[in-house]
Amino acid sequence: MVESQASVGVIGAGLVGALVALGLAKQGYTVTLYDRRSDPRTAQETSLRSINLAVSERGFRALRYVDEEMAERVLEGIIPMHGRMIHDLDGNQESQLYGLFGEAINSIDRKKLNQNLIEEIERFNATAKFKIELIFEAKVTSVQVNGGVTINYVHAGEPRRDHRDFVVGADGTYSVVRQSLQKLIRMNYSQEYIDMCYLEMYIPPGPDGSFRIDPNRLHIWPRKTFMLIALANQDGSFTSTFFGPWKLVESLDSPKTIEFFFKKNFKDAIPLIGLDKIIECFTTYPRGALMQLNCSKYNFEDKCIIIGDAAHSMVPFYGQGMNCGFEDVRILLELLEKHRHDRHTAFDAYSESRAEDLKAILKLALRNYHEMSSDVTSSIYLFRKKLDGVLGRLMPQHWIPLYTMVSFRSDISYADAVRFSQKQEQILKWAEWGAVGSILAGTALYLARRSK
Ligand SMILES: NC(=O)C1=CN([C@@H]2O[C@H](COP(=O)(O)OP(=O)(O)OC[C@H]3O[C@@H](n4cnc5c(N)ncnc54)[C@H](OP(=O)(O)O)[C@@H]3O)[C@@H](O)[C@H]2O)C=CC1
Ligand SMILES: Nc1ccccc1C(=O)C[C@H](N)C(=O)O
Repeated sequence: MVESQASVGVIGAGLVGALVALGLAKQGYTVTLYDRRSDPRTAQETSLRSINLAVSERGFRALRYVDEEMAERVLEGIIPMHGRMIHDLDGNQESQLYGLFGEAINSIDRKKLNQNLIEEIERFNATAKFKIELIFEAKVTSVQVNGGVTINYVHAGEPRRDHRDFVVGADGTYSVVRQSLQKLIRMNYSQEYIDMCYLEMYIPPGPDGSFRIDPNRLHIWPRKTFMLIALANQDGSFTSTFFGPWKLVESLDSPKTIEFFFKKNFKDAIPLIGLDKIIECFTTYPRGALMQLNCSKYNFEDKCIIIGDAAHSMVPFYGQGMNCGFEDVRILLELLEKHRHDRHTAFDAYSESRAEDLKAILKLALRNYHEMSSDVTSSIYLFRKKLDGVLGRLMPQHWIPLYTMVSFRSDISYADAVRFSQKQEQILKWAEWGAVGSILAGTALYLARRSK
């Protein structure tokens, strides 16, 4: 618990901002949460660009760290996905499991989870002495460090300023807090758009509200340079997302070309989505860009720190964006506790320890596109995965597949996961060469014997 009631402005009431606001308030800080959007519980907007989230162990652990019961409530209704379901060109489906021991990642709607977290803030406020102040429709324009921090924002058309002891920037990819921080510290910063665009499509439930494909799988139509995926929603529907290079999507500019493209590549998805809807989506829906952004360090003394997408935006292909953002929250809260709320020491320790992990997961996320869109159909990949799985089951203490470390083991950091997996990959390669060598030697011996 904080001894003196230090005040904090959390900028951004997305998933990460809402969770860190709750966590800090529970530690005894006086929290004000600002967001430029209107209250997600009452907002009417239905985004046509929201890729479904897959919550896994790192996300669970952070939610539980803030509050065990809250974690159960906010995650109610998540849909476990035990593996991928690969759809080939002929519409045949093949399941590939994620875990070795029945583990699953879990499909969840971002808007619903965000609403649930804001409701948890209200629940907290109902009994708390120091309530979390929520200010929606507040667009923060800058933060300035002085004795404390001044938060400049526009609310109901009026410029306003609040003073707080410190600020946590959880204001997403285009973070204003990060921009202000860049003027205060020597921040390394990189941002890169990848040549990939995404489009959201909707698979409605069956007539009786049933799922029309297996809800407990993440469906993938892998076509190498482009792919379609689908994740289940609670109401029997699926959110489906098409990923492909910009040029390809721009070339699909008439109903005829779209129909031809879908019939050739995603025959079995047409009856699920509906041809008219597919055409409507490609011709009228907004197209999303994908970029990755990394920076370090993340804090200025004890006054300002950035977390979540504000500090690291990654492409969605590992399903780790939210899990990693939630892990930021847990690590930050743990460090504050460990250093008895000496914020300067805790924030510096956070910046020091987090950079390597974030760099690792950004790279993994990018690499996973190739795995999802292409590798999953390669026999070499499938053979290695089998071998990886056999070793993981035989020696669970010593051999852990990379996917398991990233998605199901929050006690292994992202950077360590990469390090361990590189060693394991090397061993797998030796094993493969060993196997190839034995086959060649056996064949040579056989031929030599026959020719005698
Ligand atoms: N599935 C998807 O399509 C998306 C998924 N996510 C997931 O959520 C995870 C966590 O994201 P998180 O770090 O919480 O970031 P988010 O982008 O989800 O949340 C940031 C919040 O801050 C608001 N904001 C931005 N700038 C300002 C400002 N100047 N003043 C006040 N409010 C501001 C944003 O509004 P606004 O949104 O209007 O900018 C948004 O509500 C991501 O890693 C990703 O996995 C995030 C975004 C999209
Ligand atoms: N949620 C997502 C959204 C978009 C793209 C991928 C995902 C995933 O979760 C992928 C999963 N981790 C996989 O490796 O199959």
